[in-house]
Amino acid sequence: MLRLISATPSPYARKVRIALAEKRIPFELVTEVPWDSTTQTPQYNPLEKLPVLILENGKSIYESHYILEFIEAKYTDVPLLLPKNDVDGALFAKQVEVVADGICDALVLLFFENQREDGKRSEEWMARQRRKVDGGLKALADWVGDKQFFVNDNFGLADIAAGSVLGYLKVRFPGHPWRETYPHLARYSEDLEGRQSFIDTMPRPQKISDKIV
Ligand SMILES: N[C@@H](CCC(=O)N[C@@H](CS(=O)(=O)O)C(=O)NCC(=O)O)C(=O)O
Repeated sequence: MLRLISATPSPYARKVRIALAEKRIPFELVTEVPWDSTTQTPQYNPLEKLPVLILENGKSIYESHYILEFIEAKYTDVPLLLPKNDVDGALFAKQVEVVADGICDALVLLFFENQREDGKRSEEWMARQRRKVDGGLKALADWVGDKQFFVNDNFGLADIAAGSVLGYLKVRFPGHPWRETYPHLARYSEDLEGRQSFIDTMPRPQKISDKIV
């Protein structure tokens, strides 16, 4: 059986968990803290990051966007890039994933910069990351408008990526005003959180034991 190394708050791992659930692919969930010395990630990923998808033959697949590409190519029953002949739609969905993942990257950098001791946090660095988050959210809001899904009125890759980062914001940055700023995006996110694959993968904080920064 497939095994997925995941972490409870991870928006990247949530993308993969949602895709596997939507495609009804059975897998074993292995939950851990990638920031602690106990992590398994170095055994499977030279970049020492999760998510990691471990195949039945022991091969490991990593980087969430690549894992989703792998799953989409190998498990074609429930396509997440719809409709199959819409190249521009598929490319746009991947662009939405680029922006969603980029917002996640900036949020992770912000989260750990905030963990630095007083006097050691760089305000310039945090302002730079906040700009990326805000610029990315504006792009997502502009693109989704008042639609239910990003591409062709079908749930797919773009919604998995955008839904995951919006869910991560709620858990890690509950004070961020994105829902007031973008009410359509807030409604879009609430609608997605009603899907069973989202309900079953709600992010939760994790306790990090090791000193990271
Ligand atoms: N680009 C990667 C990012 C994955 C990532 O940063 N994962 C974090 C965990 S989480 O932020 O998603 O919770 C990690 O393993 N970090 C450990 C490390 O960077 O050493 C992806 O899309 O999979």
